[in-house]
Amino acid sequence: MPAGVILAGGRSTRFGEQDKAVADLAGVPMLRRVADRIGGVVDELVINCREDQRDAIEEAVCDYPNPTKFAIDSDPDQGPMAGIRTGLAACDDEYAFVVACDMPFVDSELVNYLFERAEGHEAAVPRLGDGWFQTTHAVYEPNPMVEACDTALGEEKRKIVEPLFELDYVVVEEEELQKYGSLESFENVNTKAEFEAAVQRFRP
Ligand SMILES: Nc1nc2c(ncn2[C@@H]2O[C@H](COP(=O)(O)OP(=O)(O)OP(=O)(O)O)[C@@H](O)[C@H]2O)c(=O)[nH]1
Ligand SMILES: [Mg+2]
Repeated sequence: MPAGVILAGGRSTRFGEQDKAVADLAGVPMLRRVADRIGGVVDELVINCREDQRDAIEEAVCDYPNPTKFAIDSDPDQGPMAGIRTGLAACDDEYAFVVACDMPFVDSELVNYLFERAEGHEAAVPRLGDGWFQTTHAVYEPNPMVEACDTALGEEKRKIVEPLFELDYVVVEEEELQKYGSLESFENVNTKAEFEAAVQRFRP
């Protein structure tokens, strides 16, 4: 089975003082919810974060059933693409599913489908009706994506789509995604209000 990479190296500025990665989402830290949702379809978990976040995140995943490793940003605050690069560089698997720590509704059926679609290519990236590529909810072949990120970062290009254009990537459109899982999978939690709304949805 492939790897899962959870991105958690952001500063959660829209969220407030606390790190949203470990915020208590109806009894479970948000990042742990993401880890639990993908646990059945990835066999190894890589967590990308800063050194100062490590202890709290480690506590959140200490009893996680699958192997877990940390990919710590050597140069923090370089944006999500740098986080993807650092996370993927720690993977030895053929493919990895990259997901943000603030996507607690991630749907493993969709993740599985993205793995299928990536087969024979270097990436499978969802695109929703709004036209945006869901690069932080996508499958990559680690080596080519790491190289493509290095190239983009070397050219001071920070947009997460930049490295994609260097790859043989498959676009998975919304209509197709809908057949295989729930589009809730792409919802991300940025503010306290969004977090509270998510808490209500997880409460029984
Ligand atoms: N390694 C790394 N990851 C990042 C960085 N910025 C954002 N991310 C991650 O990328 C994902 C999407 O980012 P955002 O939703 O903007 O999260 P954020 O930056 O923590 O929150 P805001 O400060 O409110 O923008 C999250 O999983 C973040 O943890 C960064 O500079 N480095
Ligand atoms: Mg941000």
